Amino acid sequence: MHIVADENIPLLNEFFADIGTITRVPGRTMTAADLATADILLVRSVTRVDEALLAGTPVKFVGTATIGTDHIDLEYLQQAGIGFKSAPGCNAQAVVDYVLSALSVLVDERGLQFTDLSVGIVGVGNVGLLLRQRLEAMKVPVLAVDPLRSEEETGPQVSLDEVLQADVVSLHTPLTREGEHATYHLINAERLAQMKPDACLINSCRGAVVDNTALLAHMQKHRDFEAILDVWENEPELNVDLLQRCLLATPHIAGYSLDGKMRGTEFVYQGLCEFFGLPVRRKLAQFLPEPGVKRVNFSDQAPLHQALRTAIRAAYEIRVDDGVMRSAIRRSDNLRETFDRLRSNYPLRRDIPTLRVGVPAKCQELQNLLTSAGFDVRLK
Ligand SMILES: NC(=O)c1ccc[n+]([C@@H]2O[C@H](COP(=O)([O-])OP(=O)(O)OC[C@H]3O[C@@H](n4cnc5c(N)ncnc54)[C@H](O)[C@@H]3O)[C@@H](O)[C@H]2O)c1
Ligand SMILES: O=C(O)[C@H](O)[C@H](O)COP(=O)(O)O
Repeated sequence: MHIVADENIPLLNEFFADIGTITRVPGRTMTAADLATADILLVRSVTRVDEALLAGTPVKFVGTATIGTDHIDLEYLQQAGIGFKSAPGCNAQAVVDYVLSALSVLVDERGLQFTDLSVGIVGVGNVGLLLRQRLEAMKVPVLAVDPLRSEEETGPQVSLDEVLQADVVSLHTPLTREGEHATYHLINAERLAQMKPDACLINSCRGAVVDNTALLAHMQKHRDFEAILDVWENEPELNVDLLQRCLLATPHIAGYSLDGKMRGTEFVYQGLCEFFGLPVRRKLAQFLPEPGVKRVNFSDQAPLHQALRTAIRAAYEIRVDDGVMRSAIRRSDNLRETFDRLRSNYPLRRDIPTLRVGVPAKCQELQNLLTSAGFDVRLK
């Protein structure tokens, strides 16, 4: 079989070499001509997969190694009888790590503890639910809404209006443009006006869930309002004025842990094997580096919440990604290229549960706190 794949999908050879011949192409600029002899198409989020790309090609199966599917015309695939697999939940842990690191910067900046802030979660699916579990285990008050899921699945819910009253509002919905609960511009000028004047909005789902023009206008008016953005309307373009107003800004890398990216490839491989009736011969564990890549050790003197912030930012330091992005954008004469280059050259990062933390055996409270944030705690 002939497999055409986005060149930024990791472990292509490891998972797919014995299934077919692999041709790697840049995902952003892929065209129907690239698929003239393709049986299988493997993409990430930057390729629009629709009739214009697929009609007249021999493609029988499409896999996207991502959580989001808004770049795929699912209705067309179904009508055309083309098999499909995405990677639900593959990088949920990485996005949660991103939000925890963002919150740790926010509490430092405001001289607070995690437990001083209430966090509103919009969308309680794989990411939102894991975030809720981590925050509640850390004793952070959570307000959540997800009109498409029951409270049995999500835990207690309140209305969106109530969620918008939280100190921090973190968005975890897909981007949808139709239906009663469409999320396109879910956060618009009216909803921003409902939020506290010194609230913080975190968007790590899809850029267009927030009206970026309205957000910039809101922040120009309310100087204490803060935003932490990983995703932008019209990526790979972005509004540089908005970036400059953000507390933290990153180039759509919240889900970019090594674990999350590789897991995305594995999920697609499993779906492809099922579709073509092939045996599943490869497992991610064969290719992932050993856990315990970093170690943080705490003495019994470490103040609890400071220790937690240190551990989170040892696992993932969002300020580094923010600094790299700001300086690259400042020097850039081509924003689109710069944005994509930051993403394809993204450095290795591991999920929090792969980080071993040494804690003195007598510090029960610290052990509990670090475990609640997802760390692999070892007593010493
Ligand atoms: N920045 C990144 O790197 C990154 C990484 C992973 C995922 N994402 C994005 O985050 C989104 C969420 O990921 P997930 O794994 O949790 O997806 P998911 O499908 O598991 O959960 C999304 C949840 O949002 C809910 N929802 C839909 N419309 C809503 C609305 N109007 N109001 C409130 N809730 C609504 C759904 O019912 C669902 O429970 C993905 O669709 C993807 O676009 C971004
Ligand atoms: O939907 C997802 O899984 C994420 O947004 C993913 O991290 C996007 O990464 P990309 O496919 O653009 O490399």
